[in-house]
Amino acid sequence: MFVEIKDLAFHYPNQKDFTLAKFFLTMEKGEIVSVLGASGSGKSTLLRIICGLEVPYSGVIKINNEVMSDESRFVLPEKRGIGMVFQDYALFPHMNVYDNIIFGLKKLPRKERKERADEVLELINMVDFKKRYPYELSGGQQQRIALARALAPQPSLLLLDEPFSNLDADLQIKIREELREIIKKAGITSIFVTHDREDANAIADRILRMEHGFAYPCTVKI
Ligand SMILES: Nc1ncnc2c1ncn2[C@@H]1O[C@H](COP(=O)(O)OP(=O)(O)OP(=O)(O)O)[C@@H](O)[C@H]1O
Repeated sequence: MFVEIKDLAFHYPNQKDFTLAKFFLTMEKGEIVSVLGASGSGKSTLLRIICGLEVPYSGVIKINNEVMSDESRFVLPEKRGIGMVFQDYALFPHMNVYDNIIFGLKKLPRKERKERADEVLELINMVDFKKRYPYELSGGQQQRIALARALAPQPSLLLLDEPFSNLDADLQIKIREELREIIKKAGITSIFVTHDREDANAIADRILRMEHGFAYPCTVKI
């Protein structure tokens, strides 16, 4: 298994109840899993734990057979090789598209940086937009650039936190299909959290339903 999350539990210090309890998830390489749950069910918390921004109370997280977190080991977020796409895209407003994309590629030599940026721009079909600033792009285009920026360093795992919440309904439908196509083409294992079952159905290979910190597998798409 490429991703193995076992018996994960977490609670915020100022909360009485556990936000996550006995969370299990295994994923094959290249699989897209959607975690579907109502507001407050713990979806964003789960992603924050997986990428190392929160320390779990207990449980094991392994990616590609490497322990990221267990009772004796905790790998720092920047060492986990995980890409994130947030609700608000979080593009740097003072940088053009190209600079936004190469931001995470500073360790590469200049030539390779440029090649990789061109490659991901090609993947999202936006080669002609590299000189534009985020304010010169539509919501859907910004969303694709955020995705390209997350994919550029070739993460082992991609986490997407409700990336459509700022898009209008028509655009949301179009982007859903595009997003699945881009992620599948890139072959990146991805976890996508959402409260919208249509989003989950359209994008994921498999859906987990999250309720009060517990996750239930759905055997069929819903
Ligand atoms: N920093 C924090 N400190 C304490 N409690 C928190 C903190 N962040 C979130 N919570 C609580 O943990 C629970 C889960 O929050 P989380 O943001 O993970 O839910 P979510 O499913 O992502 O919700 P949404 O869809 O609204 O973003 C909520 O009850 C929330 O109030």
